[in-house]
Amino acid sequence: MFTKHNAEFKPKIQASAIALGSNIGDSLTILEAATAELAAIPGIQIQAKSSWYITKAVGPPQPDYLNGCIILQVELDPPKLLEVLLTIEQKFGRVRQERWGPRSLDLDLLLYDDLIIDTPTLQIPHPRMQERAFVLVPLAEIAPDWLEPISGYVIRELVKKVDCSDVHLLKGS
Ligand SMILES: Nc1ncnc2c1ncn2[C@@H]1O[C@H](COP(=O)(O)OP(=O)(O)OP(=O)(O)O)[C@@H](O)[C@H]1O
Ligand SMILES: Nc1nc2c(c(=O)[nH]1)N=C(CO)CN2
Repeated sequence: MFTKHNAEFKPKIQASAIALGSNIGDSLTILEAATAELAAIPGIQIQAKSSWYITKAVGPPQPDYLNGCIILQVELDPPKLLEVLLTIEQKFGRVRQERWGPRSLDLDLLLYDDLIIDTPTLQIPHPRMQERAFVLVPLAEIAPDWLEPISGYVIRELVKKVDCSDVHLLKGS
């Protein structure tokens, strides 16, 4: 049997965009701590971090959210990265209740390089990112030229198509 002894496996490093949101508890502390948790995971580096934005909740009536986005350099494949995000959500007390209901931490995998993935448990690009000002405003701050591969538009073009009046910069963030 042929065995390769000298081949060092070097996983490819890819860029991935993540959306963060919180509207229960001390949201600023939760979002900063979740970002630090991600940065501490082997195979993940934070390349860019947006400001935080106070945003009116989309969905059932509930308190305003704090939202932001980060760009990661990852050596993990998309399912593994999603698993990491779900584990961190649980660590910060996320309890899944009603759809689009309030939560202490929501982490969405928005983009992974230029990949399109459509499986029952993972869709990339995130299927609702194009319509969400609370995602597009922070993402446009750090990745205006990233092409959303389904629409064929870059983020700075997508953000112009949505109403951003309910998204306000958290001063000092
Ligand atoms: N790109 C993605 N990012 C995060 N979760 C995803 C993605 N694609 C599919 N999922 C699935 O969605 C589930 C998360 O659903 P969740 O309860 O967070 O939805 P939501 O935040 O209420 O709504 P929305 O998806 O519209 O933000 C995960 O368990 C995961 O399997
Ligand atoms: N403004 C805002 N609204 C939301 C958000 C969010 O992060 N920000 N997340 C939701 C669940 O995915 C539902 N509604």
